[in-house]
Amino acid sequence: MLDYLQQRFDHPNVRFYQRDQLIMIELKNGYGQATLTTHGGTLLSYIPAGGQDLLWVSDTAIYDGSKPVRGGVPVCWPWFGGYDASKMGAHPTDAAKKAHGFARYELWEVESLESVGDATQLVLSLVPNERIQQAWPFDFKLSLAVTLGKQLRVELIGENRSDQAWFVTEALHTYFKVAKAPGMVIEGLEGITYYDKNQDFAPFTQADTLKVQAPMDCVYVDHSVSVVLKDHDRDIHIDKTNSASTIVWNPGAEGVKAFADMPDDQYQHMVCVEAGNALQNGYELAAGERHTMSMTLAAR
Ligand SMILES: O=P(O)(O)OC[C@H]1O[C@H](O)[C@H](O)[C@@H](O)[C@@H]1O
Repeated sequence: MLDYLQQRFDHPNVRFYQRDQLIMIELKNGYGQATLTTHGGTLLSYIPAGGQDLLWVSDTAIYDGSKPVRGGVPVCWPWFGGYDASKMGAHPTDAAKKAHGFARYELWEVESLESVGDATQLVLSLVPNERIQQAWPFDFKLSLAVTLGKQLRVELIGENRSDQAWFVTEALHTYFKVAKAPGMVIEGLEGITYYDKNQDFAPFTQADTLKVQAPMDCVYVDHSVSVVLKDHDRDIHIDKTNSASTIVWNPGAEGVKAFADMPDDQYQHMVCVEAGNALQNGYELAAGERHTMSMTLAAR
């Protein structure tokens, strides 16, 4: 496979290599470097030129393809969180209804690789296979377009190729690498309603500027604007389009123990701030329609 990809997608700014069982794709140009794997269509690293990685990946992440890599930007689609039969429709084999959908468990195809001006763009895509159809019988195409330019742009494009409408919730489940997560300020969520998963999704309003709690697991709804993570020596800007929810998650000192692929101390150095459409921000995608959600990352 590696030889095939290197020949088929020969590009001066791109290198394909293998890590354990996974195919890795490294984009590198004057703006920086980004690394993805076809496993789950997951972006694992983004290092702006002259800067540090914005993304956190666990030191004990698994690279054998048996589960998503813990870290980076897992793609949660076509459902975020638990499978909601009342919205998605009940189907036979529940075992297939894993949290956060099936996309992050599947092998994606390399669709295209090109220069866009002096930026470099990679498109990965996923279409149904037998395993997916057991979980979810609809025809679709899901694409992830990643453009390494002045900023890093990530677009998630869902296409309904079936003859009926279906309901989608989703997230770009980004793990940010930060100096110290507990107490770190995140600007841009002031006054927004959120549902606290750790309190049975009880609703609250973010009265003042958020200081990250460890643990926390909150879905901010009707929130379509940017946020800024005030990391120790940099500001991480997250701009987004077609995303009405922002999820903030940190497992905390106790919760982290439940994750075999996450060392106990590492909750201190990561926070997930996820651009998505969750809970009541989910939407119906009509037959033949497409929906594009995007996230743009920059460190200043
Ligand atoms: O362990 P995972 O399935 O990757 O989920 C990790 C976390 O993802 C999201 O942020 C959810 O809001 C959390 O409730 C969940 O624990």
